[in-house]
Amino acid sequence: MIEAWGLARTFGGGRGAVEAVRGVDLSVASGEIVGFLGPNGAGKTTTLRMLTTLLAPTAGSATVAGRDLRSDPAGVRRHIGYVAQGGGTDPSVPAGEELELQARLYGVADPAGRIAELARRLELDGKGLLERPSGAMSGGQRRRLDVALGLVHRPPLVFLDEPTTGLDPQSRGNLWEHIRRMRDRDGTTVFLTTHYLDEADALCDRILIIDRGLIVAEGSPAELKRRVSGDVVTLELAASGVPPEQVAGRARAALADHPAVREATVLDGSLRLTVDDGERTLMGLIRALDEAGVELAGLRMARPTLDDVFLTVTGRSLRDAA
Ligand SMILES: Nc1ncnc2c1ncn2[C@@H]1O[C@H](COP(=O)(O)OP(=O)(O)OP(=O)(O)O)[C@@H](O)[C@H]1O
Repeated sequence: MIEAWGLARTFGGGRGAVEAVRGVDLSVASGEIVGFLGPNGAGKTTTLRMLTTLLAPTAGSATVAGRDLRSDPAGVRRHIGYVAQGGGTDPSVPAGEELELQARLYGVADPAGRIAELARRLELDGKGLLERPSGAMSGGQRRRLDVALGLVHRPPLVFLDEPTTGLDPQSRGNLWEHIRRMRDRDGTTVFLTTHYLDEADALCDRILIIDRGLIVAEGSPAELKRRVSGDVVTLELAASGVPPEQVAGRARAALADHPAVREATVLDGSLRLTVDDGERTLMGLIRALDEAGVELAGLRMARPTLDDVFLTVTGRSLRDAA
């Protein structure tokens, strides 16, 4: 449904040039929900805007929904839906009118029938809701209206830019449900950007992680987490009057040669270890630290998360990188 080769975009020129996207190859199959995950400024929106023909690439090429991005942008536009960050509705215009306008714009046959169908599917059929201007709707209702607008012309592929940013947890869960149904019922392919790890984990069949304009990892959530094999142990170190980096350095030196430790990263005065069989190894690690005179203020052990994947691939936390 999407194939891209070396897609790149640089803004400006000379010394002030910003290489927002630096050569992205990607492939999205029909019926997949693919999440494009990365910290703020990683290049997610720029990639999305290129794939939806809103922004011309400075290099590379792509086919989107079977059409060539460069030679047939109008063809691409007819076959995709695009829901921008923050939506694109006029807050003073009734929701039903927005949908009608969109249906006319795309020459949809039986617009009234299509609008009723979408309103039912996206729970916009509550009493008087379609007569209400989007400015007077709740955040969740407004976002569902944005999605309905992107689906009016029955596109086989829909792009959602940060679909749940700003929504409360219940509305987020509800929107995830609608996105899944969209795929399950109509086979719609969904390409969405997010910087929420839980969203990517819960919703996406496959995840592409972008950092500084390059894709640094890809796979299903489970595959990505398997790349960080073992358990993640985070040791919070007691400061005891010594600079935290110094304590962390000492702790790292004490554990670096331990046979069960695969990787040790210092992060905000704590030491993060990837270890084999955490439960068995833990006592030995604590003993080694004790012998090195390192005091602990706390300790956590967890299965790897997508943030651990990001940290392993880039050496930074997804949250800190933002
Ligand atoms: N029109 C523009 N002119 C100059 N620089 C830009 C422009 N648009 C984006 N950038 C820069 O390109 C980089 C990538 O931005 P982009 O919006 O694609 O990131 P993002 O991953 O979508 O971030 P966010 O999660 O904050 O939306 C950033 O450094 C941004 O400042």
